[in-house]
Amino acid sequence: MATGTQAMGGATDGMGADIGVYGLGTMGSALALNLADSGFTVAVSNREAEWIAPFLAEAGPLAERLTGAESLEAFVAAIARPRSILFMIPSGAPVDAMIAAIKPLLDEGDTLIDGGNADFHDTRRRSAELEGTGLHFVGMGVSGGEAGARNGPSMMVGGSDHSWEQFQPMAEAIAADFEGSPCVAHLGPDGAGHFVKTVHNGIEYADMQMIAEVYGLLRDAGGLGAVEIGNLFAEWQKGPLSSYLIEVSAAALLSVDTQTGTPMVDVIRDQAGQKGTGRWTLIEALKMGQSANTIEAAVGARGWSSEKAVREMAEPLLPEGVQDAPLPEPGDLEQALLAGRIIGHAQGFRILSAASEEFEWSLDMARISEIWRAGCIIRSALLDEFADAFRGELPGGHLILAPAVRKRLEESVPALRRVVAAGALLGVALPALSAALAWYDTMRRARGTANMIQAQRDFFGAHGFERQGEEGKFHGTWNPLP
Ligand SMILES: NC(=O)C1=CN([C@@H]2O[C@H](COP(=O)(O)OP(=O)(O)OC[C@H]3O[C@@H](n4cnc5c(N)ncnc54)[C@H](OP(=O)(O)O)[C@@H]3O)[C@@H](O)[C@H]2O)C=CC1
Ligand SMILES: O=C(CO)[C@H](O)[C@H](O)COP(=O)(O)O
Repeated sequence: MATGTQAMGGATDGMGADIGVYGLGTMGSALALNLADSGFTVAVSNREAEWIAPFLAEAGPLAERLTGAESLEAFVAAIARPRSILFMIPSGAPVDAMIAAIKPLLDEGDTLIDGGNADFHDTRRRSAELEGTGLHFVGMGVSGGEAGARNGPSMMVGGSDHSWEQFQPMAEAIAADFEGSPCVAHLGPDGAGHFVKTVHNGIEYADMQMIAEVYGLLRDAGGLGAVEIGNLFAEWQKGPLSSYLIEVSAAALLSVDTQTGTPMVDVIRDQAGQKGTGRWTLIEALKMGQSANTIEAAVGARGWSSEKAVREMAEPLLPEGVQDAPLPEPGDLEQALLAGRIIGHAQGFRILSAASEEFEWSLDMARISEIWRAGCIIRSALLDEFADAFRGELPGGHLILAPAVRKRLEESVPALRRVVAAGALLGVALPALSAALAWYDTMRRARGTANMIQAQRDFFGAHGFERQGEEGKFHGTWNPLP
């Protein structure tokens, strides 16, 4: 932390800034500029204080509304009371350390906002720790990457009503706008906002994976190049698949590496990074007895991708064993992706429903769909339909049973079947698309196969089972093993 005490810039002289932003990395800088652009005065600070002056210099005319502070004391002093302070720093220990450092400098009624991708358990703990101190803690998920943060992100807020009242005008001013509705909402107390952001990222993982699977099918079984696939994705962007992720994927496929003159994607090593939110989604889902197998497939596939050395060793050793099958038509691939996307979202919303019940958050699924319609990474044409579905007739509360969603599935699942079958025959792995189909086929069948699981459990472990149409626990009359 910087030791200097002087403030740079005079935007807040005498009155104090509307808000403080701590952490001038990718997201913090962009949010601070967005706030200033929206007419708010902003105090800014950063752990390595040498980044503050260049930030202010690059802010151009917006610097008039920005005050740089090299020390934490100067930063806090530059903000009007009751203070709103936004941290945009890595989650985990850095946030705890910052809270500990800033707490003695704050006054009753001040609000700390963690806008990073935090584990919602940490957010609940921090909220509980600050309760009774007069300070407020907000856990806010921010989506949209750097461009979203600068021009209008989607924000998922968890915290007290007091802190929301304080922050709401600023949040609504900087949020993405969908037909006049700001893409930000106060979703519940403590960890609600960060949990919703975590599941947002889980859905993001599944959607990205399914797009990558279709790319793989076209590349490895179809022999298509990046440009051809990019052009196809660009076409799909005009239809029901229209979304930021399809748009980004098309643009990425059509980008050229200046070093080699070849498509960018062809020079990138096939190993995916991950920072944890996809995995957190799964862990929480499993703890609540849920399974989001499209998200599991996506997290697992990133794990498999990191086993590059094993895959290189295996390729010449493990026979392909593939069978001839036609490459699915582009229309089938488009519809398969649509079905997969619907199912990935449906699984995400089921996790949100389970958490809402478990933590008594009363999450509003329609509102969540609405704030995901613009600004965030998973924004897509479908989210408006989902918002309508959640506001309309929804048997059992399940998205896939809403009339409009059922119709979409009826139209798209046959293509998903053909694509998954082709992938299996052609030897191209489609883990998330196959998972989506498996879940759909499981959920649409009233009598499943768990009777067989129960029979095995009772046979070897006397675990007991329930009989159809009868109350109580029973044991089977099992034949002895030969
Ligand atoms: N990038 C993205 O697309 C998105 C990121 N997020 C989340 O936003 C948060 C910030 O991410 P991003 O802006 O991308 O990250 P960057 O790496 O660009 O910036 C990190 C910032 O945090 C500061 N920082 C790092 N370690 C500490 C510490 N121990 N104590 C205090 N400050 C510290 C850095 O200061 P210094 O300059 O001194 O190193 C820098 O200002 C993360 O939680 C991330 O998960 C959320 C949505 C999207
Ligand atoms: O929150 C985000 C987008 O919504 C961030 O970009 C996040 O880093 C994405 O997760 P990962 O790095 O694990 O792919």
